[in-house]
Amino acid sequence: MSTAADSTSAQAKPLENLFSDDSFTDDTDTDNEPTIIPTKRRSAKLTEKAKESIKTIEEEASNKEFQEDELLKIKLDRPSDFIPDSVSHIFANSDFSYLKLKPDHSSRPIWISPMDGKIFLESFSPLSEQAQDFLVTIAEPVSRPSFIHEYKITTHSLYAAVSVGLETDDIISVLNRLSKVPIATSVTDFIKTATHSYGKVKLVLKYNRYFVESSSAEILRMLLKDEVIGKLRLVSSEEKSITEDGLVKTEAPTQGDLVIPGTKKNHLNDNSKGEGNKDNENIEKLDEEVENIYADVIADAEDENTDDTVHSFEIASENVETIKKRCQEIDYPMLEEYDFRNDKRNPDLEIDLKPSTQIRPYQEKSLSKMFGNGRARSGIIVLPCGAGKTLVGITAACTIRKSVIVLCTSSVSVMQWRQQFLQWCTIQPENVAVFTSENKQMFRGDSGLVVSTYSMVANTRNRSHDSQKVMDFLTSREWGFIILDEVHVVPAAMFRRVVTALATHAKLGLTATLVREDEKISDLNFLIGPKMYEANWMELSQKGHIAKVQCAEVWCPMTSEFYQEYLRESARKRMLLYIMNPTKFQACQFLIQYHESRGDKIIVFSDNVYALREYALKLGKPFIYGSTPQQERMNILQNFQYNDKVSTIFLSKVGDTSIDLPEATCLIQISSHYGSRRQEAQRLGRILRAKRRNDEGFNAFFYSLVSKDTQEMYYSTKRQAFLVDQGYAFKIITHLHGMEDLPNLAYASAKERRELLQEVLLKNEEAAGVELGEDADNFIGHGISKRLKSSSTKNQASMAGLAGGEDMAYVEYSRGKKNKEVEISHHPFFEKNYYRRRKR
Ligand SMILES: Nc1ncnc2c1ncn2[C@@H]1O[C@H](COP(=O)(O)OP(=O)(O)OP(=O)(O)O)[C@@H](O)[C@H]1O
Repeated sequence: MSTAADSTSAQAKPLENLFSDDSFTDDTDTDNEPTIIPTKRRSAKLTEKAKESIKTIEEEASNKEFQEDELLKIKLDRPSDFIPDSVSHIFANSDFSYLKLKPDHSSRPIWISPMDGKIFLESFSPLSEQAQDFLVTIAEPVSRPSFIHEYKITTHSLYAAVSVGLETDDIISVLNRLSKVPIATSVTDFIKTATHSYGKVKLVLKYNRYFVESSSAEILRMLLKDEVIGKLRLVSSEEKSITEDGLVKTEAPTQGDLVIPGTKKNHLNDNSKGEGNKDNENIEKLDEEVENIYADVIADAEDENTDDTVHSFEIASENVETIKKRCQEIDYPMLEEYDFRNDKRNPDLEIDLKPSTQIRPYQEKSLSKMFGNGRARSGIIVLPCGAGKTLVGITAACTIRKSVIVLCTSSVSVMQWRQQFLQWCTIQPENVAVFTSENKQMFRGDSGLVVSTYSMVANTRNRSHDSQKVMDFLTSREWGFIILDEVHVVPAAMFRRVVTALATHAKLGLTATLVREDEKISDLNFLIGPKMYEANWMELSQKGHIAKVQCAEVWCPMTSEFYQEYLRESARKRMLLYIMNPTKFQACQFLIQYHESRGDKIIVFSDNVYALREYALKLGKPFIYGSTPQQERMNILQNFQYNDKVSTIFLSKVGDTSIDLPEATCLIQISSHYGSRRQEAQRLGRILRAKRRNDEGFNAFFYSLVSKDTQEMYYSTKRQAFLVDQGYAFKIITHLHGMEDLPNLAYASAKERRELLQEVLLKNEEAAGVELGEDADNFIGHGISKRLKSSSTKNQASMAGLAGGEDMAYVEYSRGKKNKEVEISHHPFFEKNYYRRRKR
């Protein structure tokens, strides 16, 4: 067994002996692109009819104002005195030379494309940290590698910005200060249009009464003129601050003396600047003048807000749903804010963070977005895997201090959440209840915590007596706060059922990968609330909160026998052939041996259960898949953690999420779920929490073994897209040096390879399927009851699945009846996201 010192020195120059320089190529190398079959070129001699139809399609495309990807599509308006120069024709519409660089442009870090609202940020600028804080609030991060980050202003991102308190003018003014050139009018127009009605109206519960609130009295007057809303307003003679038009005028909410537990500072909006003394020193050294470029504008905006007043009118609690629906119909969707400090009806929960619990700066930052005005805003927080989403949820619960319910995707997560609550905060075990198929508990006091799964709460059929009793307990009371874990995988219909069944005031969605292959992630905006914060993976890794990882794709050539069959067989059999490719097996054997000798702990992932068993049995390693009994799973995991002799385990997709193994330092992926970017990121997450992450020179390793010249290469590239956008560079390894010399190398002889091939060919197509287990993918694609019944069945692959979309299938957004009376034309954003979905 190698000692810790050995392994550290071995890691100083990672894998130096293993791969020669030429075997590592950057993934941006075009040679590494998967083979793309060229589409037919448009014939030079088109018929008139064909030309006509192409023209129509092109015209239609250019007229579409709000495209699927929400890119800004606004007419470019060059100044009338714009004089093209000698190279203008080369750039055509992309000649933006009319936007003159500001004299101090070099100290300003961003440039915004007038064409499509893309923002490019110099991440090496001293202002970059502050600029990033601002940009993640108003734009979607597209890609954040080392030097230049790309963001995109979309209608959704602006909706999120407004909901955390930014005003249209603040957004434009801060962008202008950060930008190297004046902001083009196309961009400012877009921002104005998009923020015209979002977030302007809030539904606030305070002193046990519901208020419709807005900073603009004009908007409230307009709402009161509406035939539905006007009639439902409650007029109270007790109100002292009632104005002439019957609106209540009060001071705008502020953070006041609200303190988020676990933070060093009491000031919520003082976004902590880096962790540890070293970072703080660096920040302090920042050139004051440059700092002011940002601080001036932000401070002004905040000061204005503090002096502001808000207007409101009261509505009865039984009319809340009707008014919310009506506001949605007239394009003024209501944001929900919970004034928990003024909620005297719901009893307080005795919960606080333990004095030893200290939250990290990015956790604090995300929570400051949620509680920025002293109330709890509903929305989503996005943090990398292993960055501590659980503690963010727990701290939010400790801030609100009302009854809380947590929903997760599996019963393993339920137990982890319960354990983490008890670990980090002072809640008494008798106030914590779990509701799963095995445990049906309720707390006894007036307030408490319940942890359950989405399926337990959303299930409407075949409830046992006990389960119904707990459900009645859950639905009969008011909850201050609901935490929704892994929000990106739960179908909209299920959210709807959960949200309708439980009366909750504030909703917090947590996720690491706000991506879905079906691009329906934006639905969450309407179901939970906007994205409030998204952390930068690379930044967290540089600061040691998550491990640094070397990612590599290992190309394993197919043996000639396997490739011959591959070309002949059906799609499903092909899959089995590329997974069982003997060269892939050898690469896996070699990497395991190499990393074991360095003192690493290795997890090998395979979605395919047949391959999982074959590989593990042949290599004599323990394995866990859906059918492994709970006791055996625990034994294997404990041995992996504490036994030096168990350095490698094989996991099926049951290990993709919810497995907290900080000992693991190396991952090898031999088969995966087609092109799922989410799965790739979540698997990587298993090693991001590596205990040894802060050891000097430490690197974790993530290998994807891919059979060369097969479909697997295409999926592999697709899977990596999310991580590449987060700044991870995938190296391509074409040859593992020394593999052929490995003693006991499996399938070294042609005879052994032929025997394996025969065995694979004799397997029926079912063996190519991926496993169904208690995990998020299956949670989505298949019925709840089916999932609960079967923890290990084989899945039929579909074409959607082949594209990586199957695990992300989303149930229809709304099946409610269309309101025929309301025939209003809507803002394109709402038309697309709300009305068109409803019509479908
Ligand atoms: N502020 C903190 N101080 C100390 N440890 C922390 C802190 N925040 C998180 N951790 C630790 O980091 C690890 C990862 O946390 P957690 O399981 O919540 O991550 P996650 O973001 O939910 O990951 P995943 O998406 O993979 O489930 C845990 O071991 C947790 O105890």
